[in-house]
Amino acid sequence: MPQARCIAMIAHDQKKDDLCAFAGSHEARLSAFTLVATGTTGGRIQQACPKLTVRRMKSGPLGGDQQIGAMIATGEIDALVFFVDPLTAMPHDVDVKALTRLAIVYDLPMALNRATADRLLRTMEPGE
Ligand SMILES: O=C(CO)COP(=O)(O)O
Repeated sequence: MPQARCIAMIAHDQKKDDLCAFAGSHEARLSAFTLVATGTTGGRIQQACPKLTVRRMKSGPLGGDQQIGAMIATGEIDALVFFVDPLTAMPHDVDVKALTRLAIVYDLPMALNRATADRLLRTMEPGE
């Protein structure tokens, strides 16, 4: 099983409820990892799952996606759970694309929807 320390979690507005439900149903497992999130997503996860500690970066449209992309480039993130909304135009679409691009460049496990995130989390072992 691949070992991981830090999981980044992000959701667009229409997908935040889904991500909170995902976090709630995996709360015990997620508590073994360091969690980082974009600002609003992180706040929502903490409200939904008070036992989880989430490091909150800036909100996505204000640079949070880029901050998390930079953390991928510096090797600080081991997996990305990003519930994207494919039905809404985003002013920061280029940031979203840059983030998912870096996840691909660095061959990071990346789940873009709930079905994949459930399967991904089951395969991940908390590392040192
Ligand atoms: O826009 C986002 C990802 O592209 C998410 O940002 P927030 O978590 O701040 O809403």
